[in-house]
Amino acid sequence: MHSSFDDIPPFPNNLPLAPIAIISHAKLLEGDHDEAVRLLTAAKTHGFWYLKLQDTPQGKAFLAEADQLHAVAKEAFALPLHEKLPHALERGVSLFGYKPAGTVKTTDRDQRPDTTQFFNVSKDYVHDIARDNIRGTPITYPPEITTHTPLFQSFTSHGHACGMLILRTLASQLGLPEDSFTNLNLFDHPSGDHCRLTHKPPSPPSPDGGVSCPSSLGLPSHTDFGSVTVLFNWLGGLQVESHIDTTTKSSEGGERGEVQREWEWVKPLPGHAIVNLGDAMVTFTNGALKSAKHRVVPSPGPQGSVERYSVVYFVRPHNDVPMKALDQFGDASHTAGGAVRVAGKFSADLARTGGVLTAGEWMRQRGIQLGN
Ligand SMILES: O=C(O)CCC(=O)C(=O)O
Ligand SMILES: [Fe+2]
Repeated sequence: MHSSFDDIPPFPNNLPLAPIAIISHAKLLEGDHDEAVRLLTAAKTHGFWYLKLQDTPQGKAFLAEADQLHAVAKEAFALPLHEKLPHALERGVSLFGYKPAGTVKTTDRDQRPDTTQFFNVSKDYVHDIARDNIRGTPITYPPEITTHTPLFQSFTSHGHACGMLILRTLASQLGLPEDSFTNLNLFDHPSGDHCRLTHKPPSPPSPDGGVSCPSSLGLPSHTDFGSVTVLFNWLGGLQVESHIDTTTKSSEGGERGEVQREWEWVKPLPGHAIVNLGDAMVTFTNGALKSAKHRVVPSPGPQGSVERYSVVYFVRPHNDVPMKALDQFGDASHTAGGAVRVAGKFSADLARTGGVLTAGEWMRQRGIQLGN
């Protein structure tokens, strides 16, 4: 069968790759104990892993839908800007719709603006659960998106089911009732869940004659703010921040700790999705699980001359979930590394609301901060 991987230049073989695990969808579905242990380790360390989808019927269908959405993305982003802008999302009002390039908060040292456009296609919109944004304004998309509603329905159902399998497995491995996290991410409740289509233009040639210009940035470094992200991309460009703890004992017996941060490439693998956890899971587990920083840089080597698309499903807690640690993880406000460290980004609002935001408000505020 034809795949979007067939049409692109190869990923160079001399780049430092993130050493992330490959987790099998089939084994998770079977309840394989060793695979569940490996998943928990991945969720506590890198916060990123590959999910091998080609070994199950549901996984195969999900992969095929991602490929079809790759084609939909090509069509939708090819529209002239004046046909996309009427559907633009608005900071603080709407999470869903079109995001032009250059609006994401710059987080890197050299403050490079992003070159990536999005269409954020709401799960609630395609399933007719809610047709308005969190502030009551109607969500709209161009016909290049809406004519594919059955495809978006199927992709979002598979994306959510995949997220629920991961959340059930993680809850069991953490010794919690199996539905502890899935109950916070219910499919038929209004939420920030969406399918995101992204497009990044080819990178301009670099001054030394290579194809990728390092001064253009796809997406600045960020953490995702929901529960689980399931990502399909075909071209390289995604990098994850590694945390190599170089803590050494000094001769005086004390510890000289230093955490070195480096960017490692995540090479797209045919037949696999890339999965990561978002900040909501850090909050619910009071820091036990990890949401890793990542960014999109120019695609490497010959891939830099090609248009880059990705297709993403974001599982996010439904809107009325309180964003706080589960009881089993204790009071987040008194421990380092937990909810307040993440949520502390909105300390003024937290003080007003007694320290807990609903997921809907949390998503809205993160959207304001990040511009997406
Ligand atoms: O396009 C990619 O590979 C990553 C996209 C991403 O990180 C995001 O949309 O949050
Ligand atoms: Fe992301």
